[in-house]
Amino acid sequence: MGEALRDLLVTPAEMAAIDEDAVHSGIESFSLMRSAGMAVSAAALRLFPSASRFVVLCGPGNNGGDGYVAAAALAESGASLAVFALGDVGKLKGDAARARAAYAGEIQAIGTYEPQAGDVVIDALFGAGLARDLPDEVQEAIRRVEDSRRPVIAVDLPSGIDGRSGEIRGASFTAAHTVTFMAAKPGHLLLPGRTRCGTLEVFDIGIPDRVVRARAGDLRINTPAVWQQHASGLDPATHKYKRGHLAVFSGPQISTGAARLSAMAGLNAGAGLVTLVSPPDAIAANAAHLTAVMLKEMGKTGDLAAWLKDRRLGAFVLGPGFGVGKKARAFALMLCGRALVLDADAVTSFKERRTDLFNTIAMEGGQVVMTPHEGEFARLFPEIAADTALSKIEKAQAAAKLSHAVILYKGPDTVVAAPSGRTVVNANAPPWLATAGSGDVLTGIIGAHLAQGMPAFEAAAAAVWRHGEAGTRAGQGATAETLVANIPPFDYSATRPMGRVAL
Ligand SMILES: NC(=O)C1=CN([C@@H]2O[C@H](COP(=O)(O)OP(=O)(O)OC[C@H]3O[C@@H](n4cnc5c(N)ncnc54)[C@H](OP(=O)(O)O)[C@@H]3O)[C@@H](O)[C@H]2O)[C@@H](O)CC1
Ligand SMILES: Nc1ncnc2c1ncn2[C@@H]1O[C@H](COP(=O)(O)OP(=O)(O)O)[C@@H](O)[C@H]1O
Ligand SMILES: [K+]
Repeated sequence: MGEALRDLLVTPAEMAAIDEDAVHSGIESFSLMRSAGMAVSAAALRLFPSASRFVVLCGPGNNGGDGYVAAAALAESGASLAVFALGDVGKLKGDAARARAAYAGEIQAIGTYEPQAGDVVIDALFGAGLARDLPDEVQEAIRRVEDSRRPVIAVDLPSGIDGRSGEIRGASFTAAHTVTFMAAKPGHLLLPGRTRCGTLEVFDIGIPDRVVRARAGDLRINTPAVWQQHASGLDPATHKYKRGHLAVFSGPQISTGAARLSAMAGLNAGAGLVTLVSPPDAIAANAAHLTAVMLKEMGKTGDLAAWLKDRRLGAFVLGPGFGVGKKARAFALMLCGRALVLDADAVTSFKERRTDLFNTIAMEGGQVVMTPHEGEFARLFPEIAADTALSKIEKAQAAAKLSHAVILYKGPDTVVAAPSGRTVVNANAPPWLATAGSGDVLTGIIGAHLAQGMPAFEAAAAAVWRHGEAGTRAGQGATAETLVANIPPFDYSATRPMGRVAL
């Protein structure tokens, strides 16, 4: 994809392999630990210059090793310092033992640490190697620190956060700042991990780009770099059909608002024209509310078949407020060969009949995006949702493979996964996007992108990002209507720096 290292997401297993490759390529492993520990001590001094005391909590592995390097550097800077270790420091191995040996000060047992006013805690207990729930002794130490509200700087990850899934293994610190190395990990972006990291600093400890890229999979942070090259610039000689014709299907008379929100969002997001397709009983309600969006009456599936002969219809949105049942299934199956967003009721309608949908998508080969929130995901993919061994990323990937569609798994940490395995995790969405109708707006934006010819994965990822930006622009009191009005223009020539992500 040619994007910057800062856009990659690397799993702990991949990071361990990267570390090994770096050493095989001739880099001294201790030099990596030294860089990591020095970055931590620099962050501590930069962020908390008036700390009365730095307290470094060191674990039994290399995360602890980074802690000893940081402790030695802090001692050298003249800062007041205390070091507490988990377990027998005599049993440390390799680089961690070497780092510990280079720290000349006293080391106390972690169980004896009582937080004091003015302490700044450096959490170097566990990082990427966390393999099971934290021992009780560590959970108790975490509770004491959390109760004291002393600020915490986490080394690599707040201890207790699973770097692969973002899950909490028994307990975890809540850091003010996390320093990680070379690339962010899924646990930094997925919930609940993300809420425990504070600001995230991705520090380059000197592993060459090519070594990192060679092991990194298809996982990225959702930034414009992922989809920018597919975003259509406006050709001065364009006309409205070239900008794409989006069709949005309305529900019956008493539930028309959701589809109108999608339609308005589609228009504001750049579709050249948008048609709201309405059942006869809802025509009057829809007509009373629409101006730029066009209206078309349609009752039966036969009418849809005839209309679909118009190849200028670029993309379709089916689901918001549409109603669950046979009609939704029939319409969806007729549209699987086109560019299509299936949301809300259209997803739920296939709860007992998903094989029909998945087979038709595979056979017709359209550009299909499904946008389930957690509840809808569990309806369509119950066995995947119930598998507690899988992270949200892995769940979205499994669902995409099974359904042959791009899966946009919504939430504070929205994941977009393609059947090929390509996946992004989103990080720009403010919490006030959780407002009624917000998902309908997102669906409309995806529809606009599809209508303009973007491939399904890029259309979905770009829409999640623009939706997040719209939320930020609309501000804390955002409603679905103000989100529509705040969809930013599709011009991302200048991408935002992501080296330090404010989470
Ligand atoms: N990647 C890189 O390029 C670089 C990485 N660096 C640093 O290395 C860190 C990763 O180091 P790591 O692999 O030694 O893992 P780490 O997190 O210290 O813990 C593992 C130790 O804890 C143990 N253990 C595990 N879970 C446990 C539990 N619940 N309760 C109790 N024990 C448990 C486990 O032993 P086990 O009992 O499982 O055999 C093992 O002894 C990484 O986060 C970064 O800070 C830097 O130095 C620079 C280069
Ligand atoms: N806490 C949150 N932070 C950021 N975005 C969120 C949060 N909660 C929900 N969202 C986003 O808000 C939208 C809500 O959509 P959805 O659940 O379909 O609700 P609705 O059907 O009411 O529109 C989704 O895009 C989702 O990702
Ligand atoms: K840590």
